[in-house]
Amino acid sequence: MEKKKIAVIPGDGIGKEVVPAALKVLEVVSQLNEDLQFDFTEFPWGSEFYLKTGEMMPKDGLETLRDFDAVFLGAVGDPERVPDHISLWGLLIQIRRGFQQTINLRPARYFQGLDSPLKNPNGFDIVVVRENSEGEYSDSGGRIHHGEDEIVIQNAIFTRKRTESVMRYAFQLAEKRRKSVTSATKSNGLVHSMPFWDEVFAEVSEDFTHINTKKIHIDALAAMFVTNPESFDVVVASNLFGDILTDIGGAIMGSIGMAPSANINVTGEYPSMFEPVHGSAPDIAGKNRANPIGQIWTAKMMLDHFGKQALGEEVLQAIENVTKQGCKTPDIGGSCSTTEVTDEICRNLQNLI
Ligand SMILES: NC(=O)C1=CN([C@@H]2O[C@H](COP(=O)(O)OP(=O)(O)OC[C@H]3O[C@@H](n4cnc5c(N)ncnc54)[C@H](O)[C@@H]3O)[C@@H](O)[C@H]2O)C=CC1
Ligand SMILES: CC(=O)C(=O)O
Ligand SMILES: [K+]
Ligand SMILES: [Mn+2]
Repeated sequence: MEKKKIAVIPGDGIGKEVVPAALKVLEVVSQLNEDLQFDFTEFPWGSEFYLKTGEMMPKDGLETLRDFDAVFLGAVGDPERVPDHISLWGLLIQIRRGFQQTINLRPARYFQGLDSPLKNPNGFDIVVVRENSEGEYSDSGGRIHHGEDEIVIQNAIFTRKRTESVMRYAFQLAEKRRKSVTSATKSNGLVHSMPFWDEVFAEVSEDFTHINTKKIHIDALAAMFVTNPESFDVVVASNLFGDILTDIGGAIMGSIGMAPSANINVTGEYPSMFEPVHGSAPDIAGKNRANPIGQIWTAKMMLDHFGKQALGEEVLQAIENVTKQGCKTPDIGGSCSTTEVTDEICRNLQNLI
């Protein structure tokens, strides 16, 4: 029997609703599979915690999390009460960086029963591999002077090591899929970082001559996610470009509430972290109307990470059965609540396994 120790951080807003939903699904998975058990430990970290203590998580937070097999997170952000750069950098980005979760995997695929806003969704199936530790998200820079003399510098940092690593990861993933990698670039506008990005992409692709490659400027690529998403398999992108593309990935599935993600520590030295793409959605928090599918699919990615791909497939099948049968939250055109959708997915899973 395997027991996985999971650190659970619901965080803020709808994180507190969709995380319990996904844990319910994982409970069903473990009830039906006695050889896989979970030991969940919940941490009340986030904006509420910040307002009480002045910190998003305790100083020794990373040490506490280090012994777990994975971190399962909802979302952070309470923009009315805590500035977003504090909430994000005080928790999420600290974990991503402290645990060297250098790769962020974000799939987007067509589901039966979803009203994609696309006229012709045509069964797209994309994985965006996002660099997750540097790039445009950097604290290098600063502000000096005031008033009309004020100067602001925000540097983007690209290291050869991390750039090469995210690209290799993308190519290796493409080998197991449809053997195509598209690189998101912008070497016509960003004259240092993106020509470098293109060079590394060309170098790495030489080790994978059996994989088809394309490089597309991010503006055109963003448009193509809308006009023909079925033309993409694996897409590799810098931190910011990947962030933007994957909200579009969510949108073409019908809602960002569908979209999952995995922050991977490639070496296994630290735990990886699993969280949906969406944020805390303050506009709908506390109303039992948040779509739990992004978080439940995120749990599926955690099962994959534990080597339980077959179980993960069952979870995905249960999700699709439920969307097909029409039990959906309002963001994807239904009238079911968070808890109703979750219970339906659990019921379906019980019949599948
Ligand atoms: N990784 C994280 O924890 C992230 C945190 N944030 C934070 O979340 C807060 C809100 O940010 P926003 O830019 O509004 O992004 P958001 O993703 O929270 O919400 C954008 C829109 O999508 C909707 N939405 C999001 N998730 C949904 C779900 N599961 N079901 C139904 N509808 C859903 C929201 O209602 C809203 O209209 C901010 O504090 C921001 O910094 C934003 C993005 C990622
Ligand atoms: C912060 C953010 O928007 C993301 O990780 O997707
Ligand atoms: K999130
Ligand atoms: Mn984002």
